[in-house]
Amino acid sequence: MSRKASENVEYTLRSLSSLKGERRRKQQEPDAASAAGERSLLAAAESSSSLQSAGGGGGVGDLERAARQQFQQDETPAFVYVVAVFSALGGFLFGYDTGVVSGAMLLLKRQLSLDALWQELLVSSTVGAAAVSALAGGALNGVFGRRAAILLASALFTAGSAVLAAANSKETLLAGRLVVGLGIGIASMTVPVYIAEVSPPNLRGRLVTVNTLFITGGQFFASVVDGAFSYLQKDGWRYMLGLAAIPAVIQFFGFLFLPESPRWLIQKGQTQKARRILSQMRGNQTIDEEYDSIKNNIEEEEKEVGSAGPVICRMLSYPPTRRALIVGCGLQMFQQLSGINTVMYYSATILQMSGVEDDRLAIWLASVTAFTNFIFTLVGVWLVEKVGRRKLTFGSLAGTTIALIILALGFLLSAQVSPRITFKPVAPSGQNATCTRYSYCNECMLDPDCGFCYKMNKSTIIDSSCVPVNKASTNEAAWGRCENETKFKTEEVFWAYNFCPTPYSWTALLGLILYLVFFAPGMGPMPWTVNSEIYPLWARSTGNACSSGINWIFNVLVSLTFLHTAEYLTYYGAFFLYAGFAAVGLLFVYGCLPETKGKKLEEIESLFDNRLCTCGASDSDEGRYIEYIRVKGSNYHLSDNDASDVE
Ligand SMILES: O[C@H]1[C@H](O)[C@@H](O)[C@H](O)[C@@H](O)[C@H]1O
Repeated sequence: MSRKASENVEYTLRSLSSLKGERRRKQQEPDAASAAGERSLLAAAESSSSLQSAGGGGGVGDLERAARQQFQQDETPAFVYVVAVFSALGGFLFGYDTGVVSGAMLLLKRQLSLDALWQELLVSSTVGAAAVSALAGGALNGVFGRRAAILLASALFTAGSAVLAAANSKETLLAGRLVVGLGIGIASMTVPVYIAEVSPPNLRGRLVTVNTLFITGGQFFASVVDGAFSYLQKDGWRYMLGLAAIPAVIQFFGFLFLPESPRWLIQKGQTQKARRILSQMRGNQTIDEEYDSIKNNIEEEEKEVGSAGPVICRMLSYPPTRRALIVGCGLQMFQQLSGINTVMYYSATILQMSGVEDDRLAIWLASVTAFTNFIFTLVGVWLVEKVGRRKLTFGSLAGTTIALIILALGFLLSAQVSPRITFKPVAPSGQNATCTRYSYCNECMLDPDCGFCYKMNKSTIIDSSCVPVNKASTNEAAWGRCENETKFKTEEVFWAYNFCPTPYSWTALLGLILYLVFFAPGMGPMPWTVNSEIYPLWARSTGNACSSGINWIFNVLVSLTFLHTAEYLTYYGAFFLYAGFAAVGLLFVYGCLPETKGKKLEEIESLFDNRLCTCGASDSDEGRYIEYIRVKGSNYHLSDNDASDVE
């Protein structure tokens, strides 16, 4: 018998004996409903075992199937879903606040006459603050608990949004953006941990992935709000930035009534409270096994790793957690190095390149991009418990790499057939004349101060010039034929800012669509999901703080360097570079990411017992589902030896 088969038998026998043990115990405290539930399970198990002996061979499978079927019938109480959705509002706010700023900035820069430095500050300050608070959130989570951290994050979101909506100066705006950023950082590291800790193992991946679904939902909603309020030239930005207060207040009040993570409570010795919450979360399933395994695990961990010194030092000196940390941080780093935020940010330009000329339409089409990201994250929610984290991440990153190559090729082809500049207008006196010196559209496009003005004769570009862009609106030139929309019509000219019209633009559009289709189900959510699972309890908040911090740090790095990278390497060079990063990430995922699907959080540590990057070898462990069988019946028993925190 192969090792795997013998392991399955062992699991099955263990489960059967524990079922019988449960029955004996329950018989002493008669409960008609629960006894009926157990009997049906045992009957199913026993009848399938007799079937098995009659049929001979392969019977372990039948027994397992019967038990698994029963397990799947055990209902997860709606409460777990409510808790997950309220927590994921943190994800929604993360997505909304990072997404809404691009639209708000278009209006803000005009109303407050912001220079490039201030625009940059208002966008990046939030992400920078998120990096800092994500790193600090580990200690906060460890000491005060997940619930307190989520409450703090929603309070910060509310306060920050109120400040932004009422701001009258750029300094106040900066303060508001910093406060919101602090909230995002804390929420981004706490929510996945909290959801993972309250979820049953068979639903954990799905529920944590819902948080990323809410992130992309927030980004989509932000793009719609941006589109809608862009018509309100004066003060539209106040609504855009202030609206986030509504979900933030809902989350804050919701969490006043929602419970702390039972795992954190057990770690802090509040065992009675933890049992009560755990039983609330598990409904008709018995919690004894889960409770004991969490408790034993904490005790073992303390023996093995000790509790002296800062957690990060203990994590680094204990090989399994060190390996988990490398995997967790690596995944977050590769997520950002694959360029998701640049691709999303430049989606409007990519769409314009592909022939969408109207500017408003481009804004709305950018919401189509955000919507695609959202819908395909939903595919991830569906796939995560079916194919598992490892295959999903690998497949997604492989597709993302190919899509990036196509995107880069699109830009490359467009650059190669870049239209010549055939008309060089004389700049009015006192106006910048740098733009008029360029000879090809491609050079003109890479200079942020210039745009391309041209006419069309059937499908040929004629009378093309490179002229300075209007500082207040990139939709038009500072002077000349492309100065305003009326002139566009009378002079029959077109204006291209940030892109060059070419027959190959569809390649970039194809790359963009493929990118989102592949990235969103796997590389978008899995780094968050996997990080919420791979650390033992004592290292969980610190591990997630580090990996989320890495995510935000690389987010800032990639967005801040994109324009410079594009200037030195051109657009296609930048996308080829991201494709290169994604390819390295692919090797990393293949070699180092173990499968955590269906495992109890307490079992996952053992996946990192072996040398790093040998995990690809032990791929899936389907048979181990049987480990989680619960017998229907009564649930919460005050255990005699738990006297720690009777309230
Ligand atoms: O997982 C999320 C998500 O996929 C978002 O679309 C992206 O903007 C974030 O940076 C990322 O962390």
